[in-house]
Amino acid sequence: MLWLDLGNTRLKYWLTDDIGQIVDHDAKQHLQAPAELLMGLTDRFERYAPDFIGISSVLGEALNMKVTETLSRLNIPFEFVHVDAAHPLMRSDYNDQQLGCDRWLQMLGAVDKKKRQCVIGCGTAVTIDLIDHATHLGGYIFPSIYLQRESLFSGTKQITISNGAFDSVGQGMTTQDAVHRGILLSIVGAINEISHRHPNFEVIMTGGDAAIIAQHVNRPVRLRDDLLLTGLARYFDHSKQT
Ligand SMILES: Nc1ncnc2c1ncn2[C@@H]1O[C@H](COP(=O)(O)OP(=O)(O)O)[C@@H](O)[C@H]1O
Ligand SMILES: CC(C)(COP(=O)(O)O)[C@@H](O)C(=O)NCCC(=O)O
Ligand SMILES: [K+]
Repeated sequence: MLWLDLGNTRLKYWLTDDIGQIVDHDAKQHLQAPAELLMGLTDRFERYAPDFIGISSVLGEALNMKVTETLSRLNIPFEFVHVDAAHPLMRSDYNDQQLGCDRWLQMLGAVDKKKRQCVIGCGTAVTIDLIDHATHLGGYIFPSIYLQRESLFSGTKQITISNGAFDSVGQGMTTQDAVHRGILLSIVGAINEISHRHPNFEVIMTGGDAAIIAQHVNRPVRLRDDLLLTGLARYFDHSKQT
């Protein structure tokens, strides 16, 4: 099987064998041209001759159409995931016309009907979602640390582009430190507040920036980089059974 995750910044793919083991995997920036990036990867995909392609995309209709055109040339059946708020593994009260399918799949990959869980996706946006015994209670969306920095650069005169590190939440004594520490605190502080309000929820984090953020959270965090892939596999497993 070939699994694709088209996020706002990166395209991720996983090739798995008959028993679900990952045989190849990569993540690449697509620069809003995912179809062209996929075109360059087709040789690699054809070598493994997957019998099915399952796709999660949050890139919208126009880019999904281009991806469809590119994948059609491979002569391998493929399908985009559609959010199902009444899925047997997890029900959701969120507006299912709007819920991002990566967000939903990450939850589907994590959900455990015996637990209360807080699933945090750290990609182009940071999403924080609460699940109570397999019922999605809703959540929050924040701009990532990088998007927040870009908006400060573009909305102010005296804060100019710099490439400081997001490595502390202590107060800064220079513009560069104040910017990076303030931004990191906005996300870490929100996570700490949400987990304070929901003390018996297990905190699970995934996505490109999860490790940077998790270090400063004052609760035990489970880092899981396989959540979206697990969600994709669970989704298509169920859709085949019905
Ligand atoms: N402006 C930026 N500068 C540096 N890195 C960035 C920038 N924007 C995003 N990134 C990186 O891109 C990655 C996106 O994470 P990922 O989980 O793949 O997100 P998405 O699913 O939204 O594509 C993150 O690791 C983040 O550090
Ligand atoms: C919230 C997101 C931007 C996160 O995307 P990502 O950071 O993974 O690229 C995406 O899931 C999305 O576009 N969601 C639609 C809005 C919603 O979930 O309500
Ligand atoms: K994400």
